[in-house]
Amino acid sequence: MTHSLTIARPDDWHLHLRDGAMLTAVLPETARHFGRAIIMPNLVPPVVTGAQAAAYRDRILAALPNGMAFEPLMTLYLTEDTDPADVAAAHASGLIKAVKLYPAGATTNSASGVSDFNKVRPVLEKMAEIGLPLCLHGEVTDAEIDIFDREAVFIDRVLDPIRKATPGLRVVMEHITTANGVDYVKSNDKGLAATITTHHLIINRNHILVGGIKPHYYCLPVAKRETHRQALRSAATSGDARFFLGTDSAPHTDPNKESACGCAGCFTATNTMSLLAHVFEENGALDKLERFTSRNGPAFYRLPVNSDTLTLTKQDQPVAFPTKIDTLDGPVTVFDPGFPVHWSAP
Ligand SMILES: NC(=O)N[C@@H](CC(=O)O)C(=O)O
Ligand SMILES: [Zn+2]
Ligand SMILES: [Zn+2]
Repeated sequence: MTHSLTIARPDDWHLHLRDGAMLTAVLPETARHFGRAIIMPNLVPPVVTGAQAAAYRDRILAALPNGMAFEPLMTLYLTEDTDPADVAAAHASGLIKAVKLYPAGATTNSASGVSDFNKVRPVLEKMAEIGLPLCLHGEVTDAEIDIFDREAVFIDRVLDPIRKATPGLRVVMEHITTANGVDYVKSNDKGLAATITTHHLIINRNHILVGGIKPHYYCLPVAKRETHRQALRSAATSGDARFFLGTDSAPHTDPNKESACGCAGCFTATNTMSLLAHVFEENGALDKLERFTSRNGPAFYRLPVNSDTLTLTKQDQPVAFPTKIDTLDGPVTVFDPGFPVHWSAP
C-alpha cells in the first residue's frame, strides 16, 4: 500500500559541501530536500574569518542550480588566533550562525584546530555573551586514548570543564556516537544539544569490520558498538528537543576512501530523508521524524521553521538510489544502508 508523510521542510545542522567541483556536484543532493544547512568550515585552508565565510557563502550560492532554493548557514573555524571581535561582527551582521571547534588533529582537515583550550577562552566568553552557539567535534586526540573511547573521554576532560568555566555558552555536540553523549545532553537542561547523523542510526562498528573492511562506513567519530547505536536511535526518535539531524554528509572521492589510508566520512546527502523515514518507522516513531529533521534544530538555533514542506512516499518497490555521484574530482559513493528502503523523496 502506498502512503505518504508530509513534514515541514527539513534542515541539515551539520553538512560538508567542500568547494570547487565537489561543491558543484554535491550541493544539489542536499538542496533537493533541505531548506538550510549549517556549513562546516573545514576547507583547505579553513574558513576562519568573517570575510572568508562571506566569500564561501557566495561560492555556495553561485553553485546552486537555477530554480533550487537553499540557505547556507555559515560557521567559522575556531583557531587559537581567532579574534573575538571578528566573530562578534560576523554574528551581528547575520552572516554566521555558529563557531566550530575542532581539537587539532581530531578529524579531516583539523590541523588548524585548537590544542590549548585556554587560548580560545576570550572567544568562548564573547560567544556566551552574544548567544552564539559553539559546535564541537567532541573527541580527544591523545595517542594513549583508545579511538572508541575518545568521545566519552572528551566529555569528561574537555567539554564539561569548558561549560563550567563559561556559563551561558550554548553548545552543540556534533555527530554524537555514544550513550555517554546522549546521557550528557540529557543531564543538562539549558544551552546544550546534540546532532545525530543518519549513518550512526544505521551502522555499528561491526558493519565497518566484519567480513572485510568497508571504507565507505568509516567516519569520525567512528561508529561504536550496538548498545550505543540503540541509545542514539532512542534519543533521535524520542522527539526530545535537544536532539536534531546533522547528517555530517562528508564527500570524499572513491580513490581517497578506498585506500591504504582511507579518508573518514560517509556521503549521505542523497538518501538521508528516505533512510530516516525507514529508521523512524522501524522504531514506531514516524510521528517524531518532523521534530528531528525540521523543528528541534530551528528551535535551538532560534530560527523559524521552514514554511514549505517535504512529502515522503512509501512505495511497494525498494527505492533505487544511485550508488555513486559523479564529480569532476572523481566518483563519490552514496551511503548504502545494506537493506531495502521503500520511502522515496522527490
Ligand atoms: N565526519 C567525518 O568522518 N569526516 C568529516 C569531518 C568531521 O565531521 O569530523 C570530513 O570533513 O570529511
Ligand atoms: Zn567532526
Ligand atoms: Zn562533519
